[in-house]
Amino acid sequence: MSDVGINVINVSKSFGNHAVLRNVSIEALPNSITCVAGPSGSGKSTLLRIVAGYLRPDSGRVLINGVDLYADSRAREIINMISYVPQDDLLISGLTIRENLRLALRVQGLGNRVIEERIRWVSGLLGIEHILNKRPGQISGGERRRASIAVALARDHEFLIMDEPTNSLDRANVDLLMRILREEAGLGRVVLVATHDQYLIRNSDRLYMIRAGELTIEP
Ligand SMILES: Nc1ncnc2c1ncn2[C@@H]1O[C@H](COP(=O)(O)OP(=O)(O)OP(=O)(O)O)[C@@H](O)[C@H]1O
Repeated sequence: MSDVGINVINVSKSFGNHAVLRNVSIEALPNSITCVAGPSGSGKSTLLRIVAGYLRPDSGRVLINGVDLYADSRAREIINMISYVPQDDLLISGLTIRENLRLALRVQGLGNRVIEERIRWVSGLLGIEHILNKRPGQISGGERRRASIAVALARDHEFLIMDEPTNSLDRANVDLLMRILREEAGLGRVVLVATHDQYLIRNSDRLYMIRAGELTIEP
C-alpha cells in the first residue's frame, strides 16, 4: 500500500439492511487512470461518493495521501483538492454556466484574473463558449455534462473523481474526455472513474470490477 493517492481499505456500507458495499479495497495512484466498472446497482456511485468525502462508510477507511478522510482533522484540505463530478451534474440551476464556474473557483479563494483565465481556458478546451451565458435548464444533457466536467477541471485539484462521465456524450466528446483524462494523469493527478464505457475501460491503467457490492477481479 502506498501513502500517496487514494487507498480504500475494507470499506462497507449498508442502507437499512441492504449491504451495498462489502469489504471493498481499491487503490488509485497519481499518474494513472483507475476505472471501477460493474453492472447497474453494483455500488460504484456509492463507492465514489465515499471516496469524494460525501458519504461516511459504516466501516473501513479511506486514506488520501495518507490522511484518513473520515477521522483526520486535515481531511478538509484534502477534500478541497478533490474535483468530483457526480452522476447527476452538480450545477446550480439558478446560475448561468459562467456563474457556476466563477462560484466554484471563488470558493477556492482564487482571484478574479485567474478565474477569468481559467474560464476562458476550460470553455475552449471543452467547446462550451456558446453556453456560458445559459442556465443548466436551457442546455442539452451533453452540454450539461461538459459544463460539469469544466467546473471540475477548472478548480485547483489533485484528485479527479468522475461518475459515468461519458453519459450523454457523443463519440467526439468521449474521445476528447479520454485525451483530457490522460493529460490529467500525466500532470501527476489521481484519476478515478466509474464507468460502463468500454473505450474508457480499455484505456484505463487499472481496472476494478464490482458486482453486488464486492470486488470480483482485482488488478
Ligand atoms: N441513499 C441511498 N439510500 C438507499 N439505497 C441506496 C442509496 N444510494 C444507493 N442505494 C442503493 O445502493 C445500490 C447501489 O447503488 P449505486 O448508485 O452505488 O450503484 P451503481 O453501481 O452506481 O449503479 P449505476 O451504474 O446504475 O449508477 C442500489 O441498489 C441503490 O438502490
